[in-house]
Amino acid sequence: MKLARTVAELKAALPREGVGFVPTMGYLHRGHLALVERARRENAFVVVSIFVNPLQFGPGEDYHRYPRDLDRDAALLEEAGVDLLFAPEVAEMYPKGFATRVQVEGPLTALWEGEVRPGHFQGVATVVARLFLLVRPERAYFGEKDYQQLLVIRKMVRDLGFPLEVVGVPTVREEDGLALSSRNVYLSPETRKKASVLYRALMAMREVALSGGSVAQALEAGERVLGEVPEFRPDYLAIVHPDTLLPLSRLVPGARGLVAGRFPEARLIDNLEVYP
Ligand SMILES: Nc1ncnc2c1ncn2[C@@H]1O[C@H](COP(=O)(O)OP(=O)(O)OP(=O)(O)O)[C@@H](O)[C@H]1O
Ligand SMILES: CC(C)(CO)[C@@H](O)C(=O)[O-]
Ligand code: BAL
Repeated sequence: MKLARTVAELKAALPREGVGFVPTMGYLHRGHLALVERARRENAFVVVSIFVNPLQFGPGEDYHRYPRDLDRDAALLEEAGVDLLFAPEVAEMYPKGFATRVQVEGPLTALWEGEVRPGHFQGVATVVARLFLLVRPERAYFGEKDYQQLLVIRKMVRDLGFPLEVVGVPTVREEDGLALSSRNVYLSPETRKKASVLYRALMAMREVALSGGSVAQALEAGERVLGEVPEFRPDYLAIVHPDTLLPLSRLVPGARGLVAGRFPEARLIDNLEVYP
C-alpha cells in the first residue's frame, strides 16, 4: 500500500481508471472495513482517505479530541488490501485562502442532523466534492449508518454530474445492535451497556410497523424504549420517507426510522428500515 500525504503524491500514485474510493475520518473499525471489502470486490484499485475535516464540525463539537491513530489505521488498510491511502494535512486540503463551499439546499440538509449541526452537511459536501475531484473514482462507498449523509452525497453527485456511482453499504453492528462508530470509544463501560438503546428503539418501531401498527404507534413504541434509558437525551426520533427524509404520516415501503441523541460522553446516531 502506498501512502500519499500531499495532493502531488496522490496524483503521482493514481492509475488512470478503475478506482474505487472510501472516504473516512479514520480511527477505523469493522464498519469502515466493510466499505473497503466491497470496494475491493468491485474495483481494480482501491483508495481510502483519512481526513478529519474541520469544516464539518461546529464550534462546540469534538474536532480537536476526535480519535486519531494513523499508524494503526495504515496497518489495518494494508492488511485489507488497499492500494493507496491518502492522508492529507488540513493545509493541503484547504490551502490558505480556500473560500469555496458546496451547499446542497433543501430539507435533505435542513432536517435532522442538519438542524442539530448547522453547517455540517456543507462541510461534508465541500470536502467530498474536493476529494472526488482529486481521486476521480468510478465508485465511491458510504455507510448507511450515516443515512442522511449518503442521501446528501447522492444528491450532490446527481446535481453536479460527478461521473461516478455512489454505493451505500449496510450498517455493521456490535452483537447487541450498537452501530460501530469511531465515537464509541468515548463511551464509559456503563454507558456502553446502555448504548444499544438506539437500535432497540428502531427495532421496536419496526416490530410495530411490521405487525400493522401506524406511524404514531410505532413512534410511541420507540419513545417508550428510549424512555427506559434516562442518560440518553434524544435529539430526534422519526419515521421518514427513504428518499426525501420528510416525516411520514403513513407507512410506505422503505420507510426509515432515524434516531440521534446524546449520552454524557458522546452523541450517537442510527437508522433502520422499519417497513420493507
Ligand atoms: N457501522 C458502520 N457500518 C457501515 N459503515 C459505517 C459504519 N460506521 C461508519 N461507516 C461509514 O464509514 C465512512 C466513514 O465514516 P467515519 O470515518 O465518520 O466513521 P464513523 O465511525 O461514522 O465515525 P463517527 O464516530 O464520526 O460517526 C462513512 O461513509 C460512514 O457512514
Ligand atoms: C464522508 C466523510 C469522510 C467526509 O468527511 C465523513 O463525513 C465521514 O467519515 O462520514
Ligand atoms: N460519520 C459522520 C461524520 C461526522 O459525524 O462528522
